[in-house]
Amino acid sequence: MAARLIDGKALAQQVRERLATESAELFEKSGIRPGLATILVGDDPASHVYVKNKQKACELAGIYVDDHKLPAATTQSELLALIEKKNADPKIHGILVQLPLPKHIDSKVILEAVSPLKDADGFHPYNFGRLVEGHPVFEACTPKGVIKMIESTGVPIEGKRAVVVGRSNIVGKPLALMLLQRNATVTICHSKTKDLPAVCREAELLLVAIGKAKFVTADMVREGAVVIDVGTNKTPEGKLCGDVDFEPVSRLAGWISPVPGGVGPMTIAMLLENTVESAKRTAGLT
Ligand SMILES: Nc1nc2c(c(=O)[nH]1)N[C@@H](CN(C=O)c1ccc(C(=O)N[C@@H](CCC(=O)O)C(=O)O)cc1)CN2
Ligand SMILES: [Mg+2]
Repeated sequence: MAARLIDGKALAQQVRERLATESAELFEKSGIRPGLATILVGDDPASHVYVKNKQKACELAGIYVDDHKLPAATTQSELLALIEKKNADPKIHGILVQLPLPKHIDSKVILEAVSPLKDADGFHPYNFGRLVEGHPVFEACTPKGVIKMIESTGVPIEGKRAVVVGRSNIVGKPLALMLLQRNATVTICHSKTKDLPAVCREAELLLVAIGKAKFVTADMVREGAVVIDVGTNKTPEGKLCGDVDFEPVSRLAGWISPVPGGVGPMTIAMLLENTVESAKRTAGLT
């Protein structure tokens, strides 16, 4: 039987509608409107599209946007000075520094300069550490969205064999920790994993964030598995495609997320959710 589709776009829309209601209620109760500072350095066309989409989503959800577009030649000190200003600005509850940054800027230094109390992307080592110890505050948006997508299927995470393919700091590692926190038995695979297809075939939950087009083929998937595809690759023809070979895998899996229309829209919805939650904490409402 063909897999059921996990429609990230529709799920993200539901989240955004809920957040619009929550921001309106927050404003009514406390006079606080959630605020997100967006910082984009340079001319990367994809980054401009992502930031524009995030800003539009914020506006529809009643989140104030403080937009900063800086030239590619911006120095690290100039960027740090802007972040310091936003850290101190009471109208701002979340700070987004769009990645990638230009090569002359050290992303690690920049992400650590964002106040952990305004870290809407969940990239600060403090927030990563909170996740490691099992008491997360801000959680990274992409893995947080993946968890909501699994939950939307109704398949319980507890007790499941979960395999995460990819070990990046912003997706694979935090996702593995979020699954562990929900009592899955978690394996992380990477480029040095021996017999990776065999490990993937054990997965009841298969979460793929390796950054290689159509890397996961049908022979790597257990029948009935929940398969979530975090990849955003371009085919030689310039078409967007995920890390999973969608058609053949969808004939075998129980649930599958598409690209586009899967994890991407949920990443944006989770950024909004983190910003609204941060504003609520400021208002003493959580
Ligand atoms: N500061 C951050 N930088 C980056 C992040 C991030 O979470 N925080 N993630 C990616 C880019 N990204 C968000 O910034 C992102 C990428 C893709 C999508 C998305 O919705 N994609 C659509 C397809 C869009 C298309 O047609 O090209 C989809 O999957 O349906 C949202 C957000 C790196 N940088
Ligand atoms: Mg992302």
